[in-house]
Amino acid sequence: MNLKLKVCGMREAENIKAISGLKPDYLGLIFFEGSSRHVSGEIQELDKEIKRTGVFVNASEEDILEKVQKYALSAVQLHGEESPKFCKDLKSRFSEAGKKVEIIKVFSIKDDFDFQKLKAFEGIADLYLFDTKGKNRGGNGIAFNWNVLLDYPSSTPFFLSGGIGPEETEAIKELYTTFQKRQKEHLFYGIDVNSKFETAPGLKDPEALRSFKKQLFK
Ligand SMILES: O=C(O)c1ccccc1N[C@@H]1O[C@H](COP(=O)(O)O)[C@@H](O)[C@H]1O
Repeated sequence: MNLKLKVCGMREAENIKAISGLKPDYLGLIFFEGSSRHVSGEIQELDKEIKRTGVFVNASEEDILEKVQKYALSAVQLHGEESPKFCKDLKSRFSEAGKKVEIIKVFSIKDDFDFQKLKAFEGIADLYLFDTKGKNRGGNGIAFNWNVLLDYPSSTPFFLSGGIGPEETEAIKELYTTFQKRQKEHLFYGIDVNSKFETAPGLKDPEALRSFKKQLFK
């Protein structure tokens, strides 16, 4: 399957080294202070192929720009109520600063989802990420009903996220096959994993991820 892998919520040097060895496409650093996976210190250099992704919740433009510079971010995941205007202005700021930074806009899903909400972000966000609405801003470890994606109406590719763990491989394959049958697999961009691969907040299990990657990714 032609899917990207994003491993989110990393912060410990040794663990980052082990997970980087698996060559995920994206590695997420959470800059939201309310998270048990919050990053504040230095993060070592990564393989240039791995896109460092900063996760923000309603942060200011200045804060995001500062983190993009300090942590050499290639992508930002906006996990709050950031408006289309905010995303557009941020995109302009990146371009003025000569930076190529992907904008991943998150939508949290509970039971159902009104895809009309995406319209205002089309052509602004590079990617969407669908997570489960829960008691925390993210990292709830609960999957939403993926059937809401079956008639995905947008032309912006998305990451599937929210409570994805080792047990979800068959269901992911099934969803991918459905997208393939509808010739829409290019829109199913990737899988984002976090708490279901942890041994403690911020610490991922390299062996579990190795096996997951082997089953699902090229
Ligand atoms: O993980 C967190 O603590 C977190 C806090 C604030 C915003 C986002 C956060 N994590 C993101 O949540 C999703 C789903 O995680 P899970 O698989 O349900 O644990 C993922 O995109 C993380 O980037």
